[in-house]
This record gives sequence, structure tokens and C-alpha cells, in this order.
Amino acid sequence: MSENVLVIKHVSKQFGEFQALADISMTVKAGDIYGLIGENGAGKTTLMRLITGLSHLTAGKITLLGESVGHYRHALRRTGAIIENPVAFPNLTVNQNLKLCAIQHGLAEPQLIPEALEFVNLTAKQATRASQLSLGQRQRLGLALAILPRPDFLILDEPINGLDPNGIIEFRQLIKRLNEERHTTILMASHILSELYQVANRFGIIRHGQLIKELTKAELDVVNQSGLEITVDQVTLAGQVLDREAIGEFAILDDHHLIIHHTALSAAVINRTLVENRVAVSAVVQRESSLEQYYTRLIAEEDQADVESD
Ligand SMILES: Nc1ncnc2c1ncn2[C@@H]1O[C@H](COP(=O)(O)OP(=O)(O)OP(=O)(O)O)[C@@H](O)[C@H]1O
Repeated sequence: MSENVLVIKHVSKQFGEFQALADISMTVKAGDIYGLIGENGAGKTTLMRLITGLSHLTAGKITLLGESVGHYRHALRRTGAIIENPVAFPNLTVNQNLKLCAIQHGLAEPQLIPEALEFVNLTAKQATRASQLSLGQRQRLGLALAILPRPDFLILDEPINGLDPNGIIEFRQLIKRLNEERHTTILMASHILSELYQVANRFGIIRHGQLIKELTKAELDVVNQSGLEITVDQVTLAGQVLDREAIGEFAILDDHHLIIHHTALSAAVINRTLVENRVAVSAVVQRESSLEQYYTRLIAEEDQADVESD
């Protein structure tokens, strides 16, 4: 697979007089879980509809799996999508829905249906009508339909909307497994930023139809000063030890605190390394990043800039 699964260049979308998307450029790389963030009406669904050819571009270019939108030959067959609502037919059973989907995609491999059912944990419900499933089960059926052809790329618009806490955790695990076990690249929009933070490795923030920020999870962690915060007696010496031992990326916060943003080592190993090198460590605390905090701050700054330019 080429390194870039999706390349969006200078894309705009106009509905009559209304500009829903303005000059969006972004790239989703193979293996990414790309989190798309934005308030209601920002343009996330519109962008997803353009990518899947459900709606036409006003300007710009979209390349999906090496093919240009409007000229897709194989790209859509290699892409699964849940946009707006799950697509199951309510009066058909779970199994019938999957069979119909297999026929629509021209899929002959008999193992694909049991495999998709098992993946989303719906095997026991295969004879149940879609209308009789719980919301969480319906969302999982939607996912089973989207992953049935074993797509390379998956587009999910608000997949966890309305799910209870257990449903959200289950869905998160499914997304991670798809990405890790099947190497599926995923573009996912969600308003539940704490969830998005836990699954995505890159984020794009859309506001009023414009992509105002794109950043990796690692960049977010640095901006938010999240990671392992360590309290020491001599911060300069501790910094030298971390450097010498190549512990990971870190920043000195003040005379007694430093924060390690990324490391492959456990807190216990880092603690021992510092102590063995004559640094007294009095606390090691994991500081969590908050995507929500970052997003709220960014939007407030943009709103302020808008007011000042008026
Ligand atoms: N077919 C259409 N005709 C006119 N305007 C539209 C159409 N589809 C979307 N819009 C407008 O485009 C803007 C972007 O809508 P979109 O559904 O993409 O937002 P969103 O970011 O997905 O929002 P939400 O988080 O509420 O799903 C909205 O102002 C919406 O009213």
C-alpha cells in the first residue's frame, strides 16, 4: 500500500451561497487512526461524503488509495464507511444484512461473514432482526458491515454516539484491534474527545469549514506538557542522566521538576536509573493529556482572533 491512503488538496464545498468547506488540505497515512474534530456544523460529515463520492467537490482534489475522486476504480471497494447512520436494514436479521452486503460487494468468500460477526462479537445475535438489537449492537452491526470486505481504509462518522460506557470501551477496543491486527487505516470523527485521544495517533481540527490545526498525538502531549512528571533534588543532574541514558524526550519544568513526554521505559526503571546516578527522586506522577482542554483553548483563541479582526 502506498504510504498515503488519503490526500486532500485545497478542497472546497459550496452549498448554494454557503461555503461548507474552504481550502482543506490534509493527509491520512497508512496505519494512521486520524481523529477529525470539530463542533456541530464544522464540516466533518461533508468532508467524509466528498471522500466517498456521495457528494461532489466544488474545488480541489481528493486522492484515495492512489485514485482520484470521480475516477475511483478500486478505491471504494477497499474502503468501508459508516457515515451518519448505520446502514443495516431493520427487518432483516444480522446474518441476512451481512449476506446482502456480501452480494452487493460481490464477495464470494464464505468465511468473511462469520469472521466479521466474531470480530464485533455478534455471532450469538446472527438470527436477530436488526430492529431488535440494542443501540450498541446496532453500532457493532454497522461496523461488521463496513469491515466485511476487509477494507484497507475505514471512515467512521461519530461511531460511538449514544453508546453507554461499556459500549464505548468495546468499540474503542474494536477500532484498536482493526488497526493493529488488520492494519486498517482509520479516519474517525467524534465529539467524545477523551475517546478520540485514546485511539487516534493524529488529529485534525475543523472550524467553520477550515482545517485550523493538524497535529500528532506526540505533538499534543508536548504542547499539553503531559507524560511522566518527576520530582528530583537536582534537576540539572537528572537531565544529564536522562540524556546520557537516552531515556526519551523530556523537558525541565523548574528547579525540581521535569517531565518525560515519551519513553519506552517504565516509571520504575527510570526511577532506578536516576537513583543509581545519585539523583534523589521524591515523586513520579503520570500527567494525562487532555485533547478536550487543547481543543477548547484553540477554539477560544480563534474566536478571540475573529472578534479582534471584526
Ligand atoms: N446538502 C446540504 N445543503 C446545504 N447545506 C448543507 C448540506 N449538507 C450540509 N450542509 C451544511 O454544511 C455545514 C457542515 O455540515 P456537516 O454535516 O458537514 O457538519 P459536521 O461537522 O459533520 O457537524 P456534526 O458534528 O453536527 O455532525 C452545516 O452548516 C450544514 O448545515
